[in-house]
Amino acid sequence: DIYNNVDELPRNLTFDFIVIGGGTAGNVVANRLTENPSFSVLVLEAGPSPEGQLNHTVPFFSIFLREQSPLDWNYTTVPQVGLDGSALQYPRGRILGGCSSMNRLAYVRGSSEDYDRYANVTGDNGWSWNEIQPYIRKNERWTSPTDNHNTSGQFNPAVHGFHGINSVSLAGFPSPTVQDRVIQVTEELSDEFPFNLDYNSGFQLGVGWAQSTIKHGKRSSSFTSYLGPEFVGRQNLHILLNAQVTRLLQTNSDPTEFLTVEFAENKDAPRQRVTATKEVIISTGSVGTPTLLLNSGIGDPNQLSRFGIKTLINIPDVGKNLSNQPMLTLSYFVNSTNTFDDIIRNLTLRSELIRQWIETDGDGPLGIGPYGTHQVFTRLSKNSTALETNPDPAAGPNTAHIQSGIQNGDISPPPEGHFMTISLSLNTPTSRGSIQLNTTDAFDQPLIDLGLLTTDFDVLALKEGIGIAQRFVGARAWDGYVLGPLSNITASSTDAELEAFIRANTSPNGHIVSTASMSPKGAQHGVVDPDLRVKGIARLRVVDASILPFVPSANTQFAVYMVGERGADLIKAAW
Ligand SMILES: Cc1cc2nc3c(=O)[nH]c(=O)nc-3n(C[C@H](O)[C@H](O)[C@H](O)COP(=O)(O)OP(=O)(O)OC[C@H]3O[C@@H](n4cnc5c(N)ncnc54)[C@H](O)[C@@H]3O)c2cc1C
Repeated sequence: DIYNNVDELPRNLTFDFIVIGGGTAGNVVANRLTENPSFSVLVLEAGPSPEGQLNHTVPFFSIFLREQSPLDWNYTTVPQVGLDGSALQYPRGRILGGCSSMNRLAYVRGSSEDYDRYANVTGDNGWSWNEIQPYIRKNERWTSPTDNHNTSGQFNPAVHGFHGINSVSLAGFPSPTVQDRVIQVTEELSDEFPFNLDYNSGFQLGVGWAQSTIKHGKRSSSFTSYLGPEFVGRQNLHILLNAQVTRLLQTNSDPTEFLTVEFAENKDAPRQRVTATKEVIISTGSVGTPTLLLNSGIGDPNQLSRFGIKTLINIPDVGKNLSNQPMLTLSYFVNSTNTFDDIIRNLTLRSELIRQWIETDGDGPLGIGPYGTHQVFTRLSKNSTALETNPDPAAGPNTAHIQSGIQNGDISPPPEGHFMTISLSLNTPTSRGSIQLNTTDAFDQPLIDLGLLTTDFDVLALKEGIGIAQRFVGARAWDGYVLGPLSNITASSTDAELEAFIRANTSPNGHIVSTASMSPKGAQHGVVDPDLRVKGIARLRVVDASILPFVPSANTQFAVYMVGERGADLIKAAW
């Protein structure tokens, strides 16, 4: 059952497992644990349900989910020294499904080397690409695109799952002018931009057709899939909404047991308590997880003592090593009106398309994600200054440094003109940031320092990324279509101009990881062991994006679903 407030939660229930955070990973864990009818599970989620929220259902409207909203945590970062001191808005879903209910839907796994590196740095081969294959299949349900077009030559069925839970599909509303020209680029500039039938095969380099977590023109999230109608009625699954966990409490006198969870509906509401009999699983995401651990006295004594919090478990790395990918969007004027710019600018057109989307149950241009039709994965060139002067941070020689989404429009278009946009992400950043407490009130925001562009490598790599984008749009394939850049970046820009442009225009991806990182069992660094148990605490695990020691060369939802699936298996095996 789903309960909206604590008064609805039956008092006579006991719970084997408490999952804190009904987000991307949390709902996977809740679903998989309740497959066993003898396990009872309580999920505590700070936010409400996305049921009936159009912006959270219509894929194209994900572009509007960066705005402040009661369904968002509405974070603001600390001033970013690498971005000329700007403090940035940093959206995260405060809603059932978490960020999977509000992200941009791109389904990108990364390279096999990303996962083999997780195995190497944790000493647990279970995180390697080969070993996670069953979890890919359990998660993924490959789905036809909305328009049912012939998809042969657009993906490789051999590397996909067809019987999992979360839908993945190709874009169902084609934009042929752009698509055809992208394919021409792969032929014309095949050395740098070769066609890749499926960038989710483990070998990601090249240009491939975009895959998204969309089911028949609607968002597929951990809420719509793992808590779908066939699961949510399970007698042993209980989900309490509007319940923000404020801290974990030691159970009885055993200092290594934190089975009691304190929560409240809002800052002023009375604190409630509930105790698990087997385990507590923290799935509150890369910002929420370190915040909750620190508020519970689990962290760096130096930091905790500043707030008068007694250190119960000394784990210095809680909230440290934060990694996030910086992103730049480059827009180009195009000689066409067949772009999505007008959907954003013209309310009459938008209303007409909403009507079409409702009447056809998901058809039309609103049923695709804004990332459009193709993704491009590129390594920095062999004579790259960034690589000559720094160690290569990629997980291996087949892992992309730069990911470029080719969009048939600008998501914040100026009042006039039509555009093609390249959203350029540095997938292998070396800058690291942190999450720290700001006050002792769990309802106050923590200090979020994304550390963006604080290393030379990251700035040099983005400069070279701009070069990659310029070469892509410079192909003859775009003759007569791309008219020129919207920004003042041109082939003749100086290094100093490029750097100033980058620092003024970079924004963070939502792909924050590593704030409760995995490390080998017994290691002094890191926060959780490879079986996701918090170091030194027997019955407390973290299962979410925060445990990934490096960001994969990808958007992160796939990796998080995989962590949820494997995490649930590890818990089931233990009990
Ligand atoms: C704007 C945006 C766009 C993105 N686009 C993409 C994309 O296109 N493709 C992609 O692959 N990835 C994308 N991502 C990243 C991806 O969605 C996330 O990496 C992933 O969903 C994180 O999953 P999680 O389980 O770690 O955390 P979340 O999904 O954030 O789940 C955490 C849950 O815990 C709840 N919670 C937090 N604190 C508490 C507390 N104290 N008590 C109770 N509940 C709490 C939250 O409300 C939330 O529901 C995007 C992210 C954002 C923000």
